[in-house]
Amino acid sequence: MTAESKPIIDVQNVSFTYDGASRPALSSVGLTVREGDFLGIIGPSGAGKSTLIYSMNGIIPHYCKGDFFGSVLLGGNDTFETSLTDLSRIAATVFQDIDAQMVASMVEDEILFGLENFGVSRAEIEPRMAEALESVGISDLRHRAISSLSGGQKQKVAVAAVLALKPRVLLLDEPTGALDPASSRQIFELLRELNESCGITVVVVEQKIGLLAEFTRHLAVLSDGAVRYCGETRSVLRNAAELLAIGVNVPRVTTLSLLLHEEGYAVDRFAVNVEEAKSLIEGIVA
Ligand SMILES: Nc1ncnc2c1ncn2[C@@H]1O[C@H](COP(=O)(O)OP(=O)(O)OP(=O)(O)O)[C@@H](O)[C@H]1O
Repeated sequence: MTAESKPIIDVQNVSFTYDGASRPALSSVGLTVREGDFLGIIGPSGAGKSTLIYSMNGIIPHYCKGDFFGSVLLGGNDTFETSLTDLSRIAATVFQDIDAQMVASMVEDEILFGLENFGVSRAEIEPRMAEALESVGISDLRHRAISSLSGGQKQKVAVAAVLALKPRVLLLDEPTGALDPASSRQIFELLRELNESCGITVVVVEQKIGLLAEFTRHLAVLSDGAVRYCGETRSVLRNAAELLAIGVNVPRVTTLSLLLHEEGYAVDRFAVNVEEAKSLIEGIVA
């Protein structure tokens, strides 16, 4: 993504309070996601991460009821004035609870469901289905029952089902929540591939800071319904002490870099992954 890329999601001064709630879930949130970006969202439980995703895809204000202020533009369309159907043609969402999101019992039918709902022609269904399965690397699972799949495989089916709809934006709410480290990494490698090779804008809520540090280009930190930090992932992570204070972990290698810097060692670049920490320490030792 370059600074010149067009905004594809523009959250402008959004506040939202769910019906019946005593305090806002989002307070004056402003955030711009540019076309082609790979943005991570992190924050403690209850910070408003899912609510922000619902504001981006139009579930708020169309489906979740409450007091909504501000505006969100998705692909240039004001979500308040645009139908959920039209919004879902631009941004597809993989929700936190994928079991609840799945509507079919077979992988093939799960993907077919969305395509038919979108009115995709018979002739186009087969190539789209094959392409979506292929791009996620699960062509071999096409005729499997969803109940027989592992957590990681189910996540991939959920991603394939939304990719078949050819969205410009992919929104994911904790896609690795139920996955082991290896499967979690595979999901992020897939997201990187979709972002870099297919140009899909990716916005992902994730708690595993190591994955965010390694894979995302930008990072937004939410706390108490407000955006505390937003910027390039590396520069956001430099605020290690402040992030820890609001309940957000930073990679241990980043904390180590900061400590070395405080101790007076020449640290010109803070490490965000083990490889970078290794070369940093090799540099110091040399
Ligand atoms: N349907 C709802 N009705 C009322 N309050 C809600 C509703 N959904 C969420 N909230 C409240 O809104 C606030 C933000 O919730 P949200 O689910 O967006 O946070 P989150 O950062 O995604 O949390 P988690 O990491 O636990 O999923 C919380 O205080 C939550 O209790």
